[in-house]
Amino acid sequence: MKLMGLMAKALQTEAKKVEEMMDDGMQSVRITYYPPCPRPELVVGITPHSDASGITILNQVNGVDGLKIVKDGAWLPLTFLPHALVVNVGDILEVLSNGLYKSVEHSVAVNSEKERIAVGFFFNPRFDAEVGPATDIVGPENPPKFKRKGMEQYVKDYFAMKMEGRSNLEHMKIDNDGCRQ
Ligand SMILES: O=C(O)CCC(=O)C(=O)O
Ligand SMILES: [Fe+2]
Repeated sequence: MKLMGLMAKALQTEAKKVEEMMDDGMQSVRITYYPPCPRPELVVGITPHSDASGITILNQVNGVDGLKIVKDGAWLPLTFLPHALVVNVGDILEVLSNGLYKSVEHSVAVNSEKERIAVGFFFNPRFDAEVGPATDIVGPENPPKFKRKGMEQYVKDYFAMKMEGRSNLEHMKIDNDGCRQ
């Protein structure tokens, strides 16, 4: 996966290793339909969450806004450029970069008049890869902030959890003693 490889390169970790880990990786698609509602404030839409993926590419098929992200601690509604794709940093990229990239918390509100359709493509490592901070960027100067686990276990744990804020990432965190928080 070229994009993940380039993002890894920016971290000065071995891009090739990251590309290999993503090669033949688990990819999934979620198509979400949001019917219009005259009282959007009463409708859940998609609850706040970060994506468990490495990266997510979002296509807002019919150009109806609704996506909000957390920026500097506050919710910020986004306006898409026509025909643009949105690329979200997911939890796995935050873990891999040992916290340098931040997975974005986001949610979606429904529109009062128009239906909204979005297609999300989630790009993940292969099942036999390990999810954890890149070994060549951690050390005494940069102690690992996240646990390591096999991708298969990561996926199982993720699906056993409620999609809520950044809870998946919190679950991966280690404190300074190396214990789970
Ligand atoms: O509808 C959207 O734009 C985003 C959907 C989303 O966050 C997801 O499927 O994880
Ligand atoms: Fe999402």
